[in-house]
Amino acid sequence: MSGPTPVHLLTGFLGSGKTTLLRGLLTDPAMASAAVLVNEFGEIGLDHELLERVDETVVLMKSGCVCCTVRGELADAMLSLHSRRARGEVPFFERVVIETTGMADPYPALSTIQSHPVVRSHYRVANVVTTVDAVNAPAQMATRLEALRQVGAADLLVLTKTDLADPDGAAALHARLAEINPSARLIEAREAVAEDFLAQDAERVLRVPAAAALAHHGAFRAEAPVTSFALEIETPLDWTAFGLWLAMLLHRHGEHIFRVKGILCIEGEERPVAVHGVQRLVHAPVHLERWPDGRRLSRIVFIVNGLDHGRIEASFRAFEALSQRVLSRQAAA
Ligand SMILES: Nc1nc2c(ncn2[C@@H]2O[C@H](COP(=O)(O)OP(=O)(O)OP(=O)(O)O)[C@@H](O)[C@H]2O)c(=O)[nH]1
Repeated sequence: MSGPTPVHLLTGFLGSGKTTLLRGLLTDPAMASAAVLVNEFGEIGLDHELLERVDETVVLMKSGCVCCTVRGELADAMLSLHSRRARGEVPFFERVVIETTGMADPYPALSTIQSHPVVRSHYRVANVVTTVDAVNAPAQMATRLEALRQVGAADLLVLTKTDLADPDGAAALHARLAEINPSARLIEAREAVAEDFLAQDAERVLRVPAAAALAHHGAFRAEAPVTSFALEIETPLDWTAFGLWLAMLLHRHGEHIFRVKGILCIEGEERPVAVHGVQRLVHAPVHLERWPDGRRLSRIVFIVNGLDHGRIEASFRAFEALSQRVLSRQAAA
């Protein structure tokens, strides 16, 4: 192919619907020849599994650092994809989508693509697409600078979860987004089609507002560090007990729980079940087609702000023990 390969940077705060949007768009023939780089924060990367497209053109980059998109690793992954395509070792791709971590400031990834001496000769930024969670974004943009920077960098803003949001808040959210980024196009996720995503701006200049220019949009506190941990559970879970525990946890601590994401092994279910929590919102569980790595166990990732990991794990273990007792009593009856 001639000329640098277009890159679409897909960003948006934790749990705002990046993977869901991308999974839908990848089924469109116009996106069939896209390679995907997923940069995920957390001990266990689950997003590539949740995308449900598994081949060599889906690459998971795990980020050890919550705030940055590992510049070196991104450049290495992009250059490796480029040379493997040239050698015919991966299916041909004519564009790349980079899904950033929900905590990422988009600037490091953009500047890597635009300034890295080798990367920029093979790739160019086509556009920045930012998902905005209609339920949680107002609070997130008020306290997290990353959320504002993601909105500020966008060419296209995709509003997700409008089906769950209070319609009375919609006008205020639209006005807020237009104030932060007046030049971005705004569409709703349920109307999004591949053409919206693929719209390109060949003359695109790097447009990420400086932190200082955004400061008046929120009241950013010196927050406790955002950290991640994971639970792996070998015993099949009782769905009712787990759902109750998760709902109680998010109800009590949702303000400090940015994300819960799990692939669960549920008692009596053959297939894995994906479960998602975002702040106080628990989403409907979804069955997945296959077990990651073929291993039948539950894996749950938590991304929290100033919450003690040990306390969450202890609370989960107490619930688990209780539900096991109930299950064995039911089996004995
Ligand atoms: N009802 C509803 N749920 C949505 C919508 N978009 C996303 N979700 C749900 O929101 C949850 C999180 O979606 P993801 O696509 O995993 O979000 P993400 O931005 O990729 O998450 P991270 O990678 O953890 O930052 C899932 O349960 C989705 O099904 C939407 O428009 N409406």
